[in-house]
Amino acid sequence: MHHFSDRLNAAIQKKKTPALVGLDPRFDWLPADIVSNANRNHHTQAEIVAAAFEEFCLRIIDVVAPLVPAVKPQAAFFEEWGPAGCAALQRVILKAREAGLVVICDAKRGDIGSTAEAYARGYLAGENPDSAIWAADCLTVNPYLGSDTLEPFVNIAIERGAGIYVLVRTSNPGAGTFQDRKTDGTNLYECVAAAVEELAVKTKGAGNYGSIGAVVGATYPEELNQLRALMPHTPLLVPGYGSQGAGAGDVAGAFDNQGLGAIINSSRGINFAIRKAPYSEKFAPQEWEQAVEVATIDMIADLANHTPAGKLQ
Ligand SMILES: O=C(O)c1cc(=O)[nH]c(=O)n1[C@@H]1O[C@H](COP(=O)(O)O)[C@@H](O)[C@H]1O
Repeated sequence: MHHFSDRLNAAIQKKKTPALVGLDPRFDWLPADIVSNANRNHHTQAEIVAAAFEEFCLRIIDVVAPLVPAVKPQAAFFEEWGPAGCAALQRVILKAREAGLVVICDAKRGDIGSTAEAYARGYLAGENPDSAIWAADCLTVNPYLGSDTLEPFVNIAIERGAGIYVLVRTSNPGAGTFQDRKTDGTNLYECVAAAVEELAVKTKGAGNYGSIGAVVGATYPEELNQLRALMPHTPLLVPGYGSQGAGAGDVAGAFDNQGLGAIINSSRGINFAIRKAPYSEKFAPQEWEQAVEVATIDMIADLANHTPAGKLQ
């Protein structure tokens, strides 16, 4: 199957959940055995951190691949460590794809059209992992430079069966400073939403959704409900569940009545489940993978019990 949203929806229906696991490694929080393996086998700080991030993410992938449709590696944590970090990210993406997961690379790229085309060619492998160095199915994209800068991403997404998620209304505390600015009674994020919906319609697959999606934070449920209505053909990537304080009730409005149309991300809440109750009480530190597994299963049940995603079960 070539089309991004159709592939993603098939994966969501197969796994019966819209839960998305973010891969956001932080060195200070890594399990002790992973840190000592990396120290034993590498010498420079960058190589040690990169090797530890890779092992950590690959072990998470092994745990969550049978449970969820997709993962979202956060490029920033890897890029911080230069070439060693980037090589680790590249292998993590490939391994996730080999494990049958849809991979959304979270690098929030965006630039003038001709430069954006290079980003699109580099990241958007789409259906065939061999068609781009970064081998991702999908990329997060910043639309601030204007609609023409989205075009190269759209064209390459269509060609390769890839997707993008455009930042529309983000989850952070300062999201409103620019995104809520009004001109002629319309918020900036509503203008972006209208442009994204147009692209979603243009790229619609066999199902209801386009390959061009939107990032909408779970931490602003009112805006999320409004945007679901404004963008009926736009698949949503919804971050903010868990560590940023949003719960299943806050994301219920992101779905259509079949339980499709949105994927809900949790990064720290899954990656570092072992650091917080109830998992820190149930599991010893070295049992962190069991904590990852149970936290993922709990998130899946929470979404199934409190949102239309329950229809997928
Ligand atoms: O594009 C994103 O995924 C994103 C957009 C947004 O509005 N807010 C947001 O938190 N994110 C990302 O989602 C992840 C959130 O992680 P947790 O808060 O740990 O679940 C980080 O990688 C963020 O960069």
